[in-house]
Amino acid sequence: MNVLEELRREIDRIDECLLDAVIERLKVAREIGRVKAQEGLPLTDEEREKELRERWRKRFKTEGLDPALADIVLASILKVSKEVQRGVIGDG
Ligand SMILES: C=C(O[C@@H]1C=C(C(=O)O)C=C[C@H]1O)C(=O)O
Repeated sequence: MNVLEELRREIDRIDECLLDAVIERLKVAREIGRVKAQEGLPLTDEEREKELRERWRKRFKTEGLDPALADIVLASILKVSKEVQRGVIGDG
């Protein structure tokens, strides 16, 4: 196996972990959506999203990555998370 193939195998392995984590996260988000629906709470919590953004930015920075990239990844996750919650809570 050449170096490129080896590295791609590594990416495939990591993607499996990412998929597991993303799916698990979405299932928890859906549960949160159900709780919010029961309690009449809004779908979006700006304060919580800010906390997450700060944590992600800090972690990217620590790993020598541009913190602006953390915003891009997290924004996609939040978008999908809220889409899943919308299925159980409606708009908000
Ligand atoms: C899951 C929640 O709902 C929304 C989605 C979030 C997320 O996916 O992390 C965070 C805040 C909320 O805007 C929550 O309130 O915790």
